[in-house]
Amino acid sequence: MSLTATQITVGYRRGAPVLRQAGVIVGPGQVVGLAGPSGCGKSTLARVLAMLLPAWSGEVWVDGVLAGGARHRIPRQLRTAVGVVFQSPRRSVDPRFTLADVIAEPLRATHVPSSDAEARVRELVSRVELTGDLLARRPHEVSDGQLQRACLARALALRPRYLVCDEMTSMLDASTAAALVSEVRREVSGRRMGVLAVSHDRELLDVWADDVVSLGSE
Ligand SMILES: Nc1ncnc2c1ncn2[C@@H]1O[C@H](COP(=O)(O)OP(=O)(O)OP(=O)(O)O)[C@@H](O)[C@H]1O
Repeated sequence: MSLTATQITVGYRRGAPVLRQAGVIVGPGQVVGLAGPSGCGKSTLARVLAMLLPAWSGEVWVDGVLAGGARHRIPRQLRTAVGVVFQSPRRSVDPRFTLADVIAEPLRATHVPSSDAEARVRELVSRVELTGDLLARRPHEVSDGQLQRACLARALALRPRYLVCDEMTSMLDASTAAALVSEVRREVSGRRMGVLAVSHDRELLDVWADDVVSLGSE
């Protein structure tokens, strides 16, 4: 069982790959840090693992199932097995949504009955320590830290087996960062979620990750 990328070659312009034959393996209950110099392709590999960017060659496997092709062609069950949180919460949400809508979105998209979805949203909100009064607000009415808490709640809504955190805490103050890392840790120890944590903050990775893979030095 693992979230595995093998021999990934991918880029954004034909003939100019950003990654050549790159790979990473994240096991259940494991936090793997992905480090490396700016521009080496950490976010690119994270997007491939989250099945948001199809590789030119190489393979992504989720617990032994090959995820092939473009995202919309990958079965939903496989896609929802991997959650993702990005660096900028503002760029990852629809500005017209309330925070409650943001968190409930994956539940609605997968047709979870509304009473179950409401209960799940309440549970997630308390886990990421958002207060109820914030739920009716839209992204421009809350802080980056509050919005990132909602983005983490959204990413955890469907209980993903793996979570890709791409610089999840780098825009946040220390206490919000610690709260989010601690919630992710709870999911790791509680139900053995596996995590790929991309960060340029080596100190954070040394504390948080079981293993750190350095992309630039491969
Ligand atoms: N959407 C895109 N279109 C074109 N080029 C891109 C795109 N995203 C990233 N790149 C390029 O791909 C390379 C790798 O970028 P990537 O964001 O994966 O690196 P990174 O290691 O995460 O960097 P950082 O630590 O600075 O966030 C860079 O040269 C970048 O300019």
